Amino acid sequence: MSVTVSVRGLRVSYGRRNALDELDLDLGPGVHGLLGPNGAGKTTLMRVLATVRQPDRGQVRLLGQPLSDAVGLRSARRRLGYLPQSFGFYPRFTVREFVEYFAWLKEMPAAQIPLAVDRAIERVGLLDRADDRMKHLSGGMLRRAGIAQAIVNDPRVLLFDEPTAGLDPEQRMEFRALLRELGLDAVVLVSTHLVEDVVAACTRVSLMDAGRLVFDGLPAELIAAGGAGDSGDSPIERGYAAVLRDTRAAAR
Ligand SMILES: Nc1ncnc2c1ncn2[C@@H]1O[C@H](COP(=O)(O)OP(=O)(O)OP(=O)(O)O)[C@@H](O)[C@H]1O
Repeated sequence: MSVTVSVRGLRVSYGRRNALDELDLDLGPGVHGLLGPNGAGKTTLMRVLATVRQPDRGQVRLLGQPLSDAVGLRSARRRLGYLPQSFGFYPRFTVREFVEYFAWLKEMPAAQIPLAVDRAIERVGLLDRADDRMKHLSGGMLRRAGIAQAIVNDPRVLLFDEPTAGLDPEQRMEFRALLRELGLDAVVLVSTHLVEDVVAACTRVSLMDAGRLVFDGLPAELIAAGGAGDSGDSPIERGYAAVLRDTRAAAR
């Protein structure tokens, strides 16, 4: 695996609580699922990788450059795509203006922007709503507009924080197909509570608990960790439950 994102000894604290603690992670091209219970630290990790939050300790290298220096930071921001769990927008912007605005923030060459914006909007199935104002979109459509801004610059590293929340089943299937396509040459990290997303779209899966990485492997390996006696309605849910149970038992 060629490593494009490398995290070493990462710690992020809020007051006395460590949201991330001594976290190591390597990611290469492909779709990586990020699972974990509420409060595990998934969003915090995404925010660090998206350069929104500075670590309190540890190193992050993105596409070969450390985020701790100004040159690395600027180059990373141009080659990143980030869909936060919730995002702000000007309600009177149209979908096209919203996506254009992000293309501009990511310092894309002006001549490339119109085509790239239309392509991104088309890839999320919103072309027929491109001239609608953001305030007139449904929740699922807003999320799709959010996905369009994340992919507009053809990023090498894509970070999606719960992208499938609010999407209808058909849109979820289409989004998973888009994930698989994006993962052919980019690093795609997707946090989700929907374990079916992982089975359907991910080449690797990481599981976090209490700020630490407790599993990192193939979806089939997480499935194999579960047994008939574990709680869960699907093989991967049973694997998820088994890994958490074993980790917590070992920590006692
Ligand atoms: N701005 C903040 N101020 C204080 N504590 C925070 C803040 N953001 C996150 N935390 C804490 O950090 C820990 C990790 O939170 P984080 O949002 O990263 O978890 P998560 O895995 O994304 O959870 P969820 O599945 O609920 O989205 C939690 O204990 C949370 O309470």
